[in-house]
This record gives sequence, structure tokens and C-alpha cells, in this order.
Amino acid sequence: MTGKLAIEAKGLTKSYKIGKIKQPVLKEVNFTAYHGQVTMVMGPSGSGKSTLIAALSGLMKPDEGEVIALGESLWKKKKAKIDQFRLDHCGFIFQGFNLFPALNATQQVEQVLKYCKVKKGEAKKRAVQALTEVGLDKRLKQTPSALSGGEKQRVAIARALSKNPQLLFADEPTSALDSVSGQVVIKLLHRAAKEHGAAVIVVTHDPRLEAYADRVIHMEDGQILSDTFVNRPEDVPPSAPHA
Ligand SMILES: Nc1ncnc2c1ncn2[C@@H]1O[C@H](COP(=O)(O)OP(=O)(O)OP(=O)(O)O)[C@@H](O)[C@H]1O
Repeated sequence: MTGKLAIEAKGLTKSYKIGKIKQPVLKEVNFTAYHGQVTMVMGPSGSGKSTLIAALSGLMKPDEGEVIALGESLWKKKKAKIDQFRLDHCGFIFQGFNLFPALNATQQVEQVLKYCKVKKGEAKKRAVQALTEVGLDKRLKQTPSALSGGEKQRVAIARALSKNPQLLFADEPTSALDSVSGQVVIKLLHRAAKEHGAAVIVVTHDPRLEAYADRVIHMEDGQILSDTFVNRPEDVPPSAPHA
């Protein structure tokens, strides 16, 4: 699996209408990401990074273009099937953690596994395993109010990883964290790519994270300006950044 194409987008175009003015946000963007790689998407605020992630993950339909995710044409599916695809194959990590305030760390992870129809006993086992993997085995019973920002983000990562997703999307995962916690988080995302074979797509402003990227894509004004492999997957010939 590692090194194989996981997701490919061709000609993604999206505009938002503000009053009568149409503002283009994605301008025929071509994008690829590979299993076992951390692909980092960088660029100034408003350059279209979050919109790209939303189009790649089935959260927002592009005006034009195609997304082939794990071999399936995502936007040709009906909405319910897209939701199911997301549930089955995608993990999400956001800047704001998005945890349930009343649930403890174990329950946060179990909740997601319940949606995935994992049986109760198995869900508990997998939740503890995922939380242990992110170093939170001593914090299983804590609710978010008793956790630091870095620990909350680790719960969010455990929750995403517990499904063993093939596609892992992280939008500014470290921007609310101090640099030490940020390093822990990016190392965990890196491990998700290397040990679980996930295609990890990270949107970030944080240049310190570049050290953990297999590939760095720079966006500006709705377009990809540069696309640099640090580690090139076997399937990609040197002449083809968007193969
Ligand atoms: N739902 C929306 N309606 C109207 N305009 C939107 C909407 N969502 C995003 N935009 C606009 O689209 C542009 C791109 O937004 P996007 O969030 O994709 O950029 P970004 O690169 O992720 O920015 P940031 O780094 O600040 O998160 C911005 O100008 C934003 O204001």
C-alpha cells in the first residue's frame, strides 16, 4: 500500500458568491496524495487550503473537477454514500479539537467507533489501544476540561486513528498548541502514515512541521505554486509531480 496513490483530484474549481460577486477560491487544482506519506499543504490565509481539503474529503462539492479517492469517484456518489465513505475511510483532525465536553477520553473514541458499528466491547478495547498509542494511557477517564490543549489534540488523533483510516485530513492541527505539543502531534501524524499506511494530508501555516513532511505543496490564490517531494514514492517518476 505504502507509496501507492490514495487520492487524486483533477481540475478542482470552486467559487463562493458574495452578493453578486463570484470569488474563485480553487482554480483548476490538480492534487495527489500517496499512502504512507505526509503531504503538507501550506500557503497564506485565504489561499484555498481548507476548501481543497473539504473538496477532497467529500465535505464540500466543487463546482467542477473530479476526486478519485481510494479508486472511487467521490463526487459521483449520492450524498449518503459520500457520508458513508467518510465514515469508513477518513479521519479528521481540526485546530479546535471538536471533542464532546461531557465525555471522557475513552468515550470520545468509543463514540466514533459506535457510529462505525463496532461492537461495544471491541470499541472499548480499540479506544484504549488508540489512546495508549498517543501516550494517553494515564488519562483515559479525563474529560476535555481536565486535559491540556496538546492532550486534547492527542485524543482527537486517537479518535481519528481508531478507525484505521486510509485518508487522514488534518487542518491546522498544531496552531492552538505550544511548540512541544505541536511536535508531539506532528510526530503522531507522521507515525500514522508510516505505521498505518494512511495518506496524511496536513494543512498548516507552521514551517516547523516541514521537517516531518514527505512532500510540501504551496498554494496561493487558489492555485498550487510549488510541489516538492522530500521522499518520492516509487510510483512517481522524477518528471511528474502530479502523477
Ligand atoms: N462558505 C464560504 N462562503 C464564502 N466565502 C468563503 C467560504 N468559505 C471560505 N470562503 C473564502 O474562500 C477563501 C479561501 O478560504 P479557505 O478557508 O479555503 O482558505 P485557507 O487557505 O484555508 O485560509 P486559512 O489559512 O485562513 O484557514 C477565503 O477568502 C474565504 O474567505
